[in-house]
Amino acid sequence: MSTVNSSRFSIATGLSMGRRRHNANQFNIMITGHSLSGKSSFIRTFQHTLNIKNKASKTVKKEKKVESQFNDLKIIDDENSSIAISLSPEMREELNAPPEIETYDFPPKNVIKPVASDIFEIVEDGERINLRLIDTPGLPIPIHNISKNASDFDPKIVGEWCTSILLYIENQYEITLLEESRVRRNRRFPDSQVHVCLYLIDATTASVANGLTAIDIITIQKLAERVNLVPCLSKADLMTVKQLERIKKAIRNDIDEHNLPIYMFDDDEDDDQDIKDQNAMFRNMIPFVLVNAEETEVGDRIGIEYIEEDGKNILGRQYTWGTVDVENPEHCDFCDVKTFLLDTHINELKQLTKDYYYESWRTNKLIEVKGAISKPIISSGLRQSTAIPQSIPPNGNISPPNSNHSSPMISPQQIPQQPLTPQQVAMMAANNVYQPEEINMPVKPHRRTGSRAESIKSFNSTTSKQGAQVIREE
Ligand SMILES: Nc1nc2c(ncn2[C@@H]2O[C@H](COP(=O)(O)OP(=O)(O)OP(=O)(O)O)[C@@H](O)[C@H]2O)c(=O)[nH]1
Repeated sequence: MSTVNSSRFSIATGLSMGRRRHNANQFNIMITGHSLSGKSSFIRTFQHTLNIKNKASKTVKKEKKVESQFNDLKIIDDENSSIAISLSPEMREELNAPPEIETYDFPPKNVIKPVASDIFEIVEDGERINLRLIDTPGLPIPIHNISKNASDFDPKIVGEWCTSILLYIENQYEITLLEESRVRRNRRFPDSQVHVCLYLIDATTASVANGLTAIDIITIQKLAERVNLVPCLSKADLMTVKQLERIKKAIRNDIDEHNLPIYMFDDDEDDDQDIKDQNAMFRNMIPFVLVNAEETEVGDRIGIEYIEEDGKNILGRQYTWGTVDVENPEHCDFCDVKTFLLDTHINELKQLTKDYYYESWRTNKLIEVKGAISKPIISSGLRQSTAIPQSIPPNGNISPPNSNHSSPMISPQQIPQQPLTPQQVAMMAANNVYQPEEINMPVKPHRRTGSRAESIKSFNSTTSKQGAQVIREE
């Protein structure tokens, strides 16, 4: 057991945007998940482990607005955390709750938007990375919704919360799309797309639900359609080794059963054996076990207190029975998460975001717009779609396209094809709407060597670590 001897006190700083070097790798990480699961604490802990170069400003700036056409991006503000008062009607009755907590809002009114940090210029293994961390409002899971049963599920909670997160992610795609459609593109235009999203599942909630709740299942499904999503189990220090083992297994089974499209550390055909082994190791760790460093309030700020142990300052949490060292791989997976984020998988996460998630969003957008403009607008001179029936029979049955009986529908050959004028094409191209060829939906690369089910089942294979996060197949 160690003694608490805080030799160094450090405030998690919001660092000011330094000189942006255009050859540095921009990487944006979003932290999302359960309310009070330790998202902001994770960001502060993570910052403390980085080799940050732009340490020009050490003061926390509150509510600094970053110029953007689309978002109110703000510096992380510690006062901006959401607190979910989640009493079920039965509990309120039982507790004889006073009127002020009798009604509650989902999501909480105080925070409904993700907030992005400034860009940290960091150096990892000699590589310069411009890192942005995005904190998000917590997903409130009321006590009566800690259930696997979808019928217990309140769509209002997920609806508004998901909308706020997805809006942020899609806004970044929109920014890219607009930049791409400029005649003169800015080569230094910063990449603001969310390259990875850590979804924090509170270990206690997961323990009560015996895995994912119905709300988790639906939110993961929704978010993972737009971003590389990595599930993590937070506050793992509150669990015993056996409890952790049980929860991790239950979460893996839920991911498998509901076929949740999370990031799976897939192998590439030409990956060598070392890389395949490394991917398998990360795959087997899902959901990653996280513990954050303990924090202390100093005035109106929240800071991280280092713990002195054996002459070393460590980031961790201290208990009567011992100390959890956040950066000790035998205590939690913090270092492995940092490794795959900033080292081994950074390029793949960025590539997938660009080639699959952004392209899927862009294609959907294109189809939406094409759908809108393919409606008959003869008067404007736009081409009339051949796909839209000109009238629907009174019985509501639309004839199949190849049917021989005489139909009131106009055949494609009968429709005069009015070509678009060059001005119209130019206007649509400027808005990235015009695409002469067929629109093909991007296909998510299936780089995994085995099947999805095999991959997920391989979750249960043993990791080589000892200690709190050791998971063994019974
Ligand atoms: N035991 C334990 N407590 C933690 C850990 N991380 C954070 N906490 C505590 O959990 C509480 C909530 O932490 P936050 O970081 O504010 O959580 P959050 O998810 O950002 O909260 P919201 O944004 O309000 O949803 C605080 O009291 C933290 O000290 C952890 O790893 N273990």
